[in-house]
Amino acid sequence: MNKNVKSSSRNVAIVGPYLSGKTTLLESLLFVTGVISRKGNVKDGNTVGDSANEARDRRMSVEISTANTEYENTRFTFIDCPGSVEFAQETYHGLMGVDAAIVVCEPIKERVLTLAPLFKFLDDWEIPHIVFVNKMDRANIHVLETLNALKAFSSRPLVLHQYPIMQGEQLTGFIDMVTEKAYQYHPGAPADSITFPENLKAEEHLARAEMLETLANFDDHLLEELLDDIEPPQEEIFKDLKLELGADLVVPVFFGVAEQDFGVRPLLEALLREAPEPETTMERRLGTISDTPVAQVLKTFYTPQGGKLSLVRVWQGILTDGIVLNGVRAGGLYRLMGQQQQSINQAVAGEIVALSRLEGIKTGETISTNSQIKPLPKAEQLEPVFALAITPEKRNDEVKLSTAITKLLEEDPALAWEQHGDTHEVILWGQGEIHLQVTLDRLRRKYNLPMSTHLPQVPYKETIRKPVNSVHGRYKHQSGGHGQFGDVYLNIQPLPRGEGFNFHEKIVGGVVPKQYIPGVEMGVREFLSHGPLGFPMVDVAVTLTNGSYHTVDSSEQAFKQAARLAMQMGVTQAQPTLLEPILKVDVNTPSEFTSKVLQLLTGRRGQILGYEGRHDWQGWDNIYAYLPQAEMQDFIVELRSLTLGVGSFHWEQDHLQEVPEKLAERILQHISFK
Ligand SMILES: Nc1nc2c(ncn2[C@@H]2O[C@H](COP(=O)(O)OP(=O)(O)OP(=O)(O)O)[C@@H](O)[C@H]2O)c(=O)[nH]1
Repeated sequence: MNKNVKSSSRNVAIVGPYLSGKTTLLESLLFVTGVISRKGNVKDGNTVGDSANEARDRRMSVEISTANTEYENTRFTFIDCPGSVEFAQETYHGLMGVDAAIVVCEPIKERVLTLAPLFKFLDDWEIPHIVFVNKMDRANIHVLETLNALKAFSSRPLVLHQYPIMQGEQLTGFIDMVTEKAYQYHPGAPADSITFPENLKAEEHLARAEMLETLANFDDHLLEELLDDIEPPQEEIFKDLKLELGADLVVPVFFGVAEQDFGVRPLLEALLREAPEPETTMERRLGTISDTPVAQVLKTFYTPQGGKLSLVRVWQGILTDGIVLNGVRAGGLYRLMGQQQQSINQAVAGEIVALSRLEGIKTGETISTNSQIKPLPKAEQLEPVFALAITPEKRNDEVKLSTAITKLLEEDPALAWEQHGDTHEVILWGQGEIHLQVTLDRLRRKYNLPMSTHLPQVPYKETIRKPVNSVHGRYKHQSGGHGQFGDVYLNIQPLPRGEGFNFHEKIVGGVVPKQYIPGVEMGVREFLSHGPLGFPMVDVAVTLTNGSYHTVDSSEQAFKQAARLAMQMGVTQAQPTLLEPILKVDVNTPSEFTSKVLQLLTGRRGQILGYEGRHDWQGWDNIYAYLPQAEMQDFIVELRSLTLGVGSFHWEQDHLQEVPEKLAERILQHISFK
């Protein structure tokens, strides 16, 4: 065993759908292990997790938070992850650093689908995980129904590790499926051993046989025993559970009531006994291990005082106070407990700790003392799907804004921003309405930057439908001194979509001298930047065919004016028309919602290009379509509400398309009205 590895530790992420009880479970785990003496609760806003103001206000997790505790001489580091899909990026980055995850869910059949994207992520990354069915104080479905509902969304087999003992809808105890011992829960105290409930014998027996058969699929020795009707020794079953969980081959299932601490001690026992040690994960991720310090950033925070903190998983070697990683000297080394920091001198491989002042180092990055080290894979970057245009409430704050946004983006890689080239708006992009509201709260609270928001303008363009030739533009100005004279004839022609703009000249005999031609092009370009409907013009070809000049009064400036005049006249005759940006979207949805999503798309003027079942995700479809950007604004909101929150989409700019006439009229009226 490597002496630099903290083997008596477990790093566990607490994940699961929105409001399933993750923060409450963390609070209970900390209480049961004695690290906190009084339990907080989410309603009162005094839990260790969700400590940021933005989380307390909304009674939901909006970023990951970390807590440490000890149980049976083993250090447990828990990462409480947000459940809302709008904060999924946080969860994905956090999951990169753990050895196992607890998937917290509710015993509600209709909500089980919301676990599907998480199960897919865990399965794709082969992260060992167990399921904790929480809120078993209001379980109105049978345990096997819950289990079957869960099975439909997991590509790994689920095995019952416990059989719950219920009194009506309330969990009162459990049978351990390995030892077949029964226990009764008591509020505020560990569970008591009780006699095996006779009425559950038959059900438990069947469920146990199923568990053993599942384990035997990965263990020939166990399979032989089962075939020969030999009762396998308990140590062998525990060993299989550990091996098969550690290799992400099976998913053990537990039950509990986090609010009453029911099921929390057995969960800890199981993590202690069966969750993989840090070394197991390190070997799986890195292959060979050396002493060179290597860590990966799971999260970046800026403290209220403005200091940068990077939460890292140490994968190899020892991190010490002041260590230089990727060329940057760390300021200090800490263990985190919610928002509290405890200073430490060193952290060994297998620990999750925070380093301060790692300037320039981003979430997901691999950091090391050796610059040649191969970067560890990092969680995929989610594309932003929802946008708001923002303006500082106080004019002078514009300069401060870009510094603050840069920091926010470091803390939250699921955000993006741009200053739009056409509309000049500052646009904040994120994963949904709540995500952006949380970001705006942070701007206001942390950076004292209150913002006003509006829906981003659609970057319409204009073009022409019809060619017009020999449009005459003459600029003649006499005001004392020497005058201004420019005189041009232009051909203005539409180009195919996507061709942009081109300018040619066919001047014969120097009727427009060479030195004035750039002025003509400049005049044309200036005019096109703001067409007659008020938007930039594209897909237009302009040719200078003829003109005349004056030896004294002509200048580049005068030819520019002449070209503008010609364009003004010509474009009005060329049937100017409005173009809108069209996106190519790829919508990802459970197949049961495909027809609804198709309707949603066509109802938003979408053009369906096709759809197909996903080969990498059974029961899910990809729908491909063209969607006008004007219809994308709250598309994600509607898509999520149609699909229990699990639908998502990728998009890219594809082409410009003429806006249907009636709609164009409405848009133009609206714009001139504004
Ligand atoms: N009845 C019941 N309610 C519970 C239980 N555990 C948590 N809750 C309640 O469920 C709600 C959500 O709990 P949280 O712990 O905030 O859930 P969460 O999963 O951390 O929420 P997000 O991280 O925002 O997704 C709160 O009102 C809790 O009091 C439980 O075992 N039984």
